Amino acid sequence: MAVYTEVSDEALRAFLAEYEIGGLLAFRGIAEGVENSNYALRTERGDFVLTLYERRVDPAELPYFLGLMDHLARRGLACPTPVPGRDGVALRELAGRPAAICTFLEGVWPRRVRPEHLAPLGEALARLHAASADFAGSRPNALGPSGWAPLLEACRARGEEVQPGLMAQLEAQLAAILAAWPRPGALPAGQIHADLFPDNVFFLPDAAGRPQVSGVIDFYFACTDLLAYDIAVCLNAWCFEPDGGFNLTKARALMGAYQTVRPLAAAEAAALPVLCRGAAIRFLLTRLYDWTHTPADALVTRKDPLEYLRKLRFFAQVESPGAIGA
Ligand SMILES: Nc1ncnc2c1ncn2[C@@H]1O[C@H](COP(=O)(O)OP(=O)(O)O)[C@@H](O)[C@H]1O
Ligand SMILES: N[C@@H](CCOP(=O)(O)O)C(=O)O
Repeated sequence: MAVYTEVSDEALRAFLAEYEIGGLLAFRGIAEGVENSNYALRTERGDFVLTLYERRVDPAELPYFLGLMDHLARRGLACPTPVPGRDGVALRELAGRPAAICTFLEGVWPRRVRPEHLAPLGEALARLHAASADFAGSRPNALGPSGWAPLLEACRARGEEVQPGLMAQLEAQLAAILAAWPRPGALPAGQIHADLFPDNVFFLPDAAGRPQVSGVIDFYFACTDLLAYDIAVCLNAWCFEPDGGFNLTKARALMGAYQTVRPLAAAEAAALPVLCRGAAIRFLLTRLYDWTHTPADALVTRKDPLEYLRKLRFFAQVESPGAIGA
């Protein structure tokens, strides 16, 4: 479920009169997603997505997110392009919420990740990094290393209910990760997606039936951080099998295709194991926070934090970058 704010037919028609995208033909709420309210719109000029930004998004950060999507789309990356109103402004207000319309992207995200998805993913990620190199905006990563200890504290009261001994394990893991984390300036940084999970990447088959990336969505965790950290997020989110095993073939396909566009510096490859541990604890902690702070009967589906404890343990015993495809 991700329609928190209902929009009436009349309010939507009045809102669309501020744009030059033709009259409304149809609209429906999009059930997928967790953060914001999304509607699919069909107008006389085509298909669009209307997003109403909900309380977890800081309105002051929306110009960064929309500006980054606009920048990337202008450089040829298949990502939602914010559509401005007649006055040139893309970020508006509807039903008491900040709201924006973006272009609709065709394709479907992979419910089951296959090895063939990883090379197109790696290339798209590297192109995202390359295309954002001259983006003027910046946004600190609120869910980066400095945010992990406070998150752990916020989970402490109820974390043990999820698994006895969990908090002590996390404290030890976090201390080791922070001690080994790259020093500021040691690795290339730039704009990163920071949440490039399978449900944020759409694919369509090419003429030979091979999957190609048709769209990258959901830039609402994007921030300015280490580029290789984005790869670490993908290794976590795309390269484990349902039985928990790490798939080195997938990792190599991801890394190989990434490097056809943006070769990794030696220091980035060397840092990848700790970056993967960091990415694992980041998603573990946000999932644990949501698990312990969301009522069990809430409409939002809570994601399993322990999936990321298993991934964290895997990356903690990796001895060389080669073991994870670098
Ligand atoms: N530009 C777009 N084109 C097509 N579908 C989109 C687009 N943006 C969002 N969606 C649809 O909306 C769903 C939720 O979007 P997402 O940005 O992931 O929401 P949330 O940030 O609330 O999790 C996606 O799974 C997709 O189905
Ligand atoms: N990818 C995160 C949750 C963020 O959800 P999204 O729908 O905004 O991508 C996770 O799996 O923990």
